[in-house]
Amino acid sequence: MSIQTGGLNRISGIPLSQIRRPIAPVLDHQKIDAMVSTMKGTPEASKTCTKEEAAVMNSQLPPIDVLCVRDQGKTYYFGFGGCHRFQAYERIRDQTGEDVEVRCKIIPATRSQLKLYVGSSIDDMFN
Ligand SMILES: Nc1ncnc2c1ncn2[C@@H]1O[C@H](COP(=O)(O)OP(=O)(O)OP(=O)(O)O)[C@@H](O)[C@H]1O
Repeated sequence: MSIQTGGLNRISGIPLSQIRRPIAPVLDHQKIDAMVSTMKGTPEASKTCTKEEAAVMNSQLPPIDVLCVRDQGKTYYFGFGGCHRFQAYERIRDQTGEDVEVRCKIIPATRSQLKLYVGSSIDDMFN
């Protein structure tokens, strides 16, 4: 759990299409395969999770921390971690052809807090 997630944040389903991911991930494709299997109800072992642990997850992946920032009356969602879980959701989306709901832990944040992650790119974040 990060410093920001201790406390009052809530778990919600946010459509994958609404979550911005400004930082490009480095990926382990076997881990993503195992996560997709979990979501399809046929868990397999991965480096970060045994088959038994995945089965206990009951077809769900742990929620991904997502920053929620309000700007000029609109709500924006940003994911910085969870890169393998996002890829697993993308695979399901590509296989079904439909947007998918991502289990997220919503962390309310301000524009200046977002700037700590993206620096001078902050002005590009709300296009
Ligand atoms: N096959 C799986 N099925 C279910 N849960 C899994 C599976 N593999 C990993 N997990 C769980 O998913 C969570 C995130 O795993 P991990 O950190 O490896 O990936 P990530 O989504 O890239 O996240 P981050 O970028 O924050 O590291 C962990 O709680 C882990 O136990």
